Amino acid sequence: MPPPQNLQSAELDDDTIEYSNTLKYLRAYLPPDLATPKLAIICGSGLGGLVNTIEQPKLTRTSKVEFSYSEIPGFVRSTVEGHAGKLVFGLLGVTKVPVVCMVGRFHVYEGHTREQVTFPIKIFKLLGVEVLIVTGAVGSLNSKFKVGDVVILWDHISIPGISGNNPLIGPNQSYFGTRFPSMADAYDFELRRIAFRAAASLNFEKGMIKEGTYCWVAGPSYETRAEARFLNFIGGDVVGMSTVPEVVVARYCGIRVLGLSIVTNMVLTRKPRSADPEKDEPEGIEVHPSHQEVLEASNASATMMQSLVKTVVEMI
Ligand SMILES: O=P(O)(O)O[C@H]1O[C@H](CO)[C@@H](O)[C@H]1O
Ligand code: HPA
Repeated sequence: MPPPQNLQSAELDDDTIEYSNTLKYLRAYLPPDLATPKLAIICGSGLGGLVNTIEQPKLTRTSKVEFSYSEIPGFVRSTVEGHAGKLVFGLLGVTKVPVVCMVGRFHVYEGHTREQVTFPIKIFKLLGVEVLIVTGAVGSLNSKFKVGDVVILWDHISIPGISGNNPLIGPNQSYFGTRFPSMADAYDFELRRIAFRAAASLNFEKGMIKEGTYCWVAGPSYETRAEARFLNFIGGDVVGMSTVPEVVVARYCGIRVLGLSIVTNMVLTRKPRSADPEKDEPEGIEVHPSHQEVLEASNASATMMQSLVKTVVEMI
């Protein structure tokens, strides 16, 4: 069954009944002008400040627009530093676009299932969201990229997905989409073009906006050098532990996607120093990623990401 045109007023069927408690809960509090957001933003590690771009309307005594994940039926907890764990509704930009913002996301390495990680995306679809802007912190496999660059995603490689952990595995929920959705155009061309225009209008330093392919790994350990070489060899420019499951489910649901990643660290692809005394190799520069470094780098780019996202939304 194709998704109904107006999901807001559509009756939930057997495939979607598990989402009804969440919808009822949110709608019980949301003021009418915010109850059908057209755009959703997911804030990645250290990028929670994106929520500050959202304007919140005056509320009545019985309404609210900010929900902790722990209170929302069906949502799991966010356990990672730099992921506050709240869902915020508001208006964005001069045109006052109604948006919903996930301040912090879920990852499979936290022990959440693929369904739990992507549950919010289906809620977004049922609320009426048409465009998803997904942000995140990434390590760069591409030597032409540098820390602080923004990567406009044009494709992805889903390592868990192609090895049996695609988030769409399970009975098809035909209310949302087709059994075999195409991912050939996962990252919307028009939205990518808008992101470039937005960056130009903000006079961002030329060269700090890149295009690239995101490699999704499950984490939580960072890559070995051999893994990093492999990911680069197969076409990956950046690597991260999120984004892709959300994108796959959003595309499945017919939501257009813009993916923006911040390069927070360079990933070492060079082979380790040989311990063979006969080779007597010199010690190279060693870099070891840490979540602290990731958070510091994304915090340093947070203001720039906020203006970029805000300008993109105004241009859509
Ligand atoms: O992708 P986000 O959630 O921004 O965070 C990235 O940073 C964390 C690792 O430092 C991982 O969660 C990785 O995916
Ligand atoms: N690897 C995987 N995920 C990441 C990295 C990384 O180097 N940096 C930020 N998220």
